[in-house]
Order: sequence, then C-alpha cells, then structure tokens
Amino acid sequence: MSPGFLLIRHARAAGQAPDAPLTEEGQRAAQNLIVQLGHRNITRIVSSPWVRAVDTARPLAEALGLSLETDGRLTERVLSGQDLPHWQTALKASFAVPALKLPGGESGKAARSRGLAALHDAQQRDGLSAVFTHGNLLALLLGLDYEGWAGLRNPDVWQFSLDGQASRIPLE
Ligand SMILES: O=C(O)[C@@H](CO)OP(=O)(O)O
Repeated sequence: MSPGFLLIRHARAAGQAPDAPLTEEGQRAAQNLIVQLGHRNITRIVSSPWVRAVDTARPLAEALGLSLETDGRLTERVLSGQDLPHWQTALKASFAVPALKLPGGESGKAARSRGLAALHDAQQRDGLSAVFTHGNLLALLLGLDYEGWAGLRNPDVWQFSLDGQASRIPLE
C-alpha cells in the first residue's frame, strides 16, 4: 500500500488567475517548506500547473533533487462562470450539495473526482507524494465542509491517504 500524500495548498498569492504569482511573503513561505517538509520521505512532487502552485512546489523539488511534475486535474475548482455577488453563500451551498453545478462552474463532486484520479496516479510505493493544489480542491479532497475550507491557510499541509485519513501538519 502507498504511504500516501502530503497535500499542500499553495503559499500566499497576488490573485486568483492561473498566472497570479506568489507574493514576497508567499515566496518566503515556499522556501520555508524545505525545512518544514524536507526530512519527510518525499519521493515525488506533482503540482497544479497554475503559477502559484508550481512556484510553491519548486524550492522543495529543487532541494530534494526531484522533478516537478504538473497535472491539470489539480487546478482549482471554478465555482461559477460568472462573478457572484454572494459567492460565499454559493460556496457554502456547494459544500452542502456536492452535485450542485452553477452555470459555467464545476460541481464539488466532479472536482473531487478528478482530484482523486490525479492522486491515484501520483501515488508511490516507497514514499510520500507531495501534491500542490488550491484551497477549494484541497477542502473537497479532504472532505472538509465550508467552515473547514474557511480555516485553511496559505500554505497549508495535510497528510492524506486514499482511504480518507487526513491530519494537518503544523508549520512553524
Ligand atoms: O481559496 C480558495 O479556495 C481558492 C479559490 O479559487 O483559491 P486558492 O487557489 O487561493 O486556494
């Protein structure tokens, strides 16, 4: 059986667009992941291709001498194709009703399913796979509710296994 995953939400970023970069604080936090996580048995690194996720993963990948793979199934879940004035209410509803699909958006159920497929393909027999992704998808993978999502930080790191066990790894 695979030892499982470290699921990591990217460090603080300057925006929500796919090309939004990390802030300076975010860059420092990404560097800090080297000392926070470098001693764990990470043998593979897979990231969402969006800039803020890749740039969070890169320092750790370089420090460990691992290649940085990307997987489009780890990109953020888009809640709606339109700007929603009450997006928190919509997001709360989507956590409560996983099949809920807003126009131009992706249901929580569909997002979770492609995220799990990416994890399935990222797993290693002999070590942890560090998987860098985004807040909403991370919450869906972990099985958190709206309040759990709201409590996530940037970055946030969780140990996770495909049988559903999840525990947060505190960062210093
Ligand atoms: O907060 C989140 O859940 C998402 C929203 O798209 O963003 P991020 O990529 O910043 O985690």
